[in-house]
Amino acid sequence: MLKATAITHRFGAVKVLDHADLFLAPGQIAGLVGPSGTGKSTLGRILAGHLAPLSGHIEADGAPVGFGPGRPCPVQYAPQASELSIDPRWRVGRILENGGAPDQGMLEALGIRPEWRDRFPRELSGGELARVSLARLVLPTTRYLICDEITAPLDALSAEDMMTALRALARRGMGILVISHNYGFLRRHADLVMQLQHGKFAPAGIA
Ligand SMILES: Nc1ncnc2c1ncn2[C@@H]1O[C@H](COP(=O)(O)OP(=O)(O)OP(=O)(O)O)[C@@H](O)[C@H]1O
Repeated sequence: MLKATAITHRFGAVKVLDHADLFLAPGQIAGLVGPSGTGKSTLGRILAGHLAPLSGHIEADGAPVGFGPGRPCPVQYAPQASELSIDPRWRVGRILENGGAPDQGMLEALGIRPEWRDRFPRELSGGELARVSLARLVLPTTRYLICDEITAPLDALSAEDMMTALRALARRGMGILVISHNYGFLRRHADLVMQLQHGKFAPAGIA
C-alpha cells in the first residue's frame, strides 16, 4: 500500500496541499481530477520523492519513501509528454535497456512489440512512443506509478491503448494513480476517482 498522510505543501503564500491523505493499493488504478493549479502535479512529484513536502509522511509497502537523487524509489512519476526526453538518435531497444534489462512481462503488458527494438523513436506512433517512454519508469523496483496527464497529448484510440496497458500493469500488482482533467475518461478506466480541492482529497462526484 502507498500511504501518504497529512501531506502539506505551499509555494510562497499559496498552500497547495493541506494535510492531505492518500492511499493507493497494489493493483489499483485510482484517478485524480481537479482544476488547473490545484496541486495535482505537486502531489505526484512529492509521492515519487522528487520534492519534499513541508510536512507529512509517505510510505510504500511499509517503508518510508526517501527524498533526493540516487535512491531506488518504489514510486515513479511520469510527467506529460515524457517522450520528449527520449534521445531521438537511440533505437528503441537501447532506450528500453538504459535503466537495465527490461522485464519481458512488463514490456508485453505495455504492448511493446519486439520488432520496435530496431526502430528509431520517429518510426513509432505517438501512442507507441508514449508507452515506450512509460516503460523506462517500470523498473524492477517500481511498485507504484503516478501518471500525470500522460494521455492528454494522445488521440482517443491511443489513450484507450494506454489505459489498456496501465490495466495490464495493475493486474501484475502495480498501483497506479492517473492524473487527468477528463473526469469521464477516468470514470471509465479507474477503480475510483478522487478530486483535489482546497488542498485535500475527496471522492469525485461531478458529472
Ligand atoms: N516551483 C514552484 N514555485 C512556485 N509555485 C509553484 C511551483 N510549482 C508549482 N507552483 C504553483 O503551485 C500550484 C499548483 O501547481 P501544480 O502544477 O501542482 O497544479 P496542477 O493541479 O497539476 O495544475 P495543472 O492541472 O494545470 O497541471 C500552481 O499555482 C503553480 O503555479
